[in-house]
Amino acid sequence: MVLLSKPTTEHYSYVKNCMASTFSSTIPIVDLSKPDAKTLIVKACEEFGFFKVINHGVPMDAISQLETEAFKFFSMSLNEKEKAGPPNPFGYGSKRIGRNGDVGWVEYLLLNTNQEHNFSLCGQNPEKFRGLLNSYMSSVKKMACDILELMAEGLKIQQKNVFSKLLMDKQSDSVFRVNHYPACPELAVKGQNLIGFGEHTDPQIISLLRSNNTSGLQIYLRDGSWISVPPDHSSFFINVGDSLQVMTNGRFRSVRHRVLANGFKARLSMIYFGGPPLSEKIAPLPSLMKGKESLYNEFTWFEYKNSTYGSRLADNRLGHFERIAAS
Ligand SMILES: C=C1C[C@]23C[C@@]1(O)CC[C@H]2[C@@]12CC[C@H](O)[C@@](C)(C(=O)O1)[C@H]2[C@@H]3C(=O)O
Ligand SMILES: O=C(O)CCC(=O)C(=O)O
Ligand SMILES: [Fe+2]
Repeated sequence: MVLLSKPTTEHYSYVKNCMASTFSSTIPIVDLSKPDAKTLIVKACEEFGFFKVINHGVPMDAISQLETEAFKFFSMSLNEKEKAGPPNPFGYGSKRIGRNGDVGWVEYLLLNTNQEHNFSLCGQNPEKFRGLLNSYMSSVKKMACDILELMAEGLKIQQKNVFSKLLMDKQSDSVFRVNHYPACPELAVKGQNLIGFGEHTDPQIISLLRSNNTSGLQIYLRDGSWISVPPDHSSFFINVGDSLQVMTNGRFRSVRHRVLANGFKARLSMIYFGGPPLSEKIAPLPSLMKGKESLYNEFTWFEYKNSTYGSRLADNRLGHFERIAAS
């Protein structure tokens, strides 16, 4: 990454006293081909808002080819990469995340999943990259819908497509992101932890993440500790987003997560953020209320997104929409 390659890392954020442990046994693993998948998904979403998926059906060959093209894209000159346009909202970005002063040791591509991708991806074979991106996005969207249907079944909701129909909608506001975290050799020398992508929750319904075999992703547990997620290039990692937390009236929790830069190896991750149409009202599903009061004031995805994009990464964005309990 040209902009960051002469490492003056003093403008970045560091994690002090990073004591994250790697409990690979803690992270729930769901085998999508097994009949108990729906029960395990619900349990994982209640406990962590996060789980790993195996036997997902996305061919490894398509994944590897896309990863190769993505690495080629990020190895181009800054000038070439910037031809994809600035990331407001969709394009190439480096170091700056969002519009409110967050920075990270990362460069990325942000794409809208609902348009055929006509942005200028330069380099040797932009058509190939575009084709691979589009077919990968379709496969991952399908997996997201399958998982959301299993969730609905696991929650014993009659309407199986209550969540998935929001992603299937032609107006669904879903986003795709490819993050590249170059290795930061300075870190290996200093033994420090540099923030690649600062802590946050994802605002949408569900996020499906996959990365190469480089560590860095950490999730925040309810007991206040961070744990490192062991990388697994052939699996997907699923995050509950803020909107799903609201639709389940807090039964599922959106997971706080972050990425630390690696001193030795570059990390490449690809994330599909499944979001509803802008006009969709986000509110707890009546069948999940069971006589309880809603914890949130109703809002549209447009309203939440506007508020989100005016916030810093680490902010508790749902806080503005929480209902103050009547005493
Ligand atoms: C600092 C920001 C970047 C972000 C928009 C925001 O103002 C707060 C949420 C951020 C986030 C996190 C998840 C996704 O990566 C993302 C695309 C999203 O929908 O919300 C990013 C936003 C972004 O990078 O623009
Ligand atoms: O790059 C990663 O592994 C995670 C990044 C992330 O959380 C995000 O883009 O929202
Ligand atoms: Fe995220």
